[in-house]
Amino acid sequence: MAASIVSMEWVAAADLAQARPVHWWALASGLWALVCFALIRSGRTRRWRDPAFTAVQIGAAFTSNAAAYVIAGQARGIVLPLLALVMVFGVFNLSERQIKALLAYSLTLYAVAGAVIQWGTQDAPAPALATVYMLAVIVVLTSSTVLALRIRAMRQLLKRQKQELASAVRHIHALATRDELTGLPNRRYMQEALRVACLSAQRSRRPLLLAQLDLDHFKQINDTHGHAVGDQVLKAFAAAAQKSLRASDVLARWGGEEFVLMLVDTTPEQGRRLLERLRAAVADAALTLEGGVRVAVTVSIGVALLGGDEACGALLKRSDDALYRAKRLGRDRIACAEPAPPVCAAADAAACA
Ligand SMILES: Nc1nc2c(ncn2[C@@H]2O[C@H](COP(=O)(O)OP(=O)(O)OP(=O)(O)O)[C@@H](O)[C@H]2O)c(=O)[nH]1
Repeated sequence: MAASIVSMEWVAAADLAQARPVHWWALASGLWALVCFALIRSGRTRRWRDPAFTAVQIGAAFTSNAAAYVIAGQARGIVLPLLALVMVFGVFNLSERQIKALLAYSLTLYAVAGAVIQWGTQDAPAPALATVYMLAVIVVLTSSTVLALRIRAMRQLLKRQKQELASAVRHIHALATRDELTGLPNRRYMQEALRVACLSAQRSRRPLLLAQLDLDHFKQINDTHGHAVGDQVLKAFAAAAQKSLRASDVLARWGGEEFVLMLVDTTPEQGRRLLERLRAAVADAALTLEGGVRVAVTVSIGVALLGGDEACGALLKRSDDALYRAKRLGRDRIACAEPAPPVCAAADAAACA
């Protein structure tokens, strides 16, 4: 807009157009630009569907341009290159329908402007030149509209591809971190979550419990009812177990019929109560599967409390040892791991002295 005003004032100063209408036009166009600037910068338009009210601004720019075309006298040719720019500003915010509507509006506007010049002014160009001007207006407007539509379509395509890429990344992340059968976090996810949780628990000196859960005689379930029913049992167990957990607890499928449960900020007493509830719930309620098949399942659990300086791998090993003790003692029970040995006991005693 500033470029148009400077150009038009230059034209008036060079006596190529009448000064008075050019000054009024410059004042009106300048005021409109200031109003738009103030509205947008003040944040008043932030809640509008299009805070830059692009369609209105472009419509106004076409109107101002057509008025300049009428009053620019012998210099009216300078208006045409500026016309090419107007539509391009709308590429990012306008819909296809709005772009087409603006093309229709601007063509009508220039038809009216051409008629006003021809029949309402004294400096009308020769009919041949007027026709050339009109043709130039039509070419400039339609080609800038086609360009705007093309850029818009490319932008839409890029936006769609970006969304598809984001959804593919989410899907890949889910595949990499979730167990497909049960929907639980998988072993890879749990290993990382456990590493972070161990460091955090040791830094904050808050208790962290790790439990390993293994369905008892699962092979028999598979052998008796078939692998598909075995799968359903795993899914039903995962869903039932999750119901008795808090949001901060993480239950993961470790592999086969083995699960690992991480209980953050949980004392051994609290953990023991929770695990006992879970064990009893599994034992008491035979899992009802799709098709009404009822399968009785029990679970053995080994649980360990993280030691002050214990490594994650050592914690896993102790809970695993406890699980095998639970199995050896007759299954369907919880076994607690021996406390973590103090750091000095694991290292060279002489070096710790
Ligand atoms: N249906 C199904 N079975 C699985 C899956 N992963 C492992 N299994 C089966 O789980 C069974 C595990 O058998 P075992 O390791 O002998 O353990 P178990 O029969 O539960 O015996 P205990 O653990 O000693 O009580 C095997 O038959 C595996 O084929 C799975 O994703 N789906």
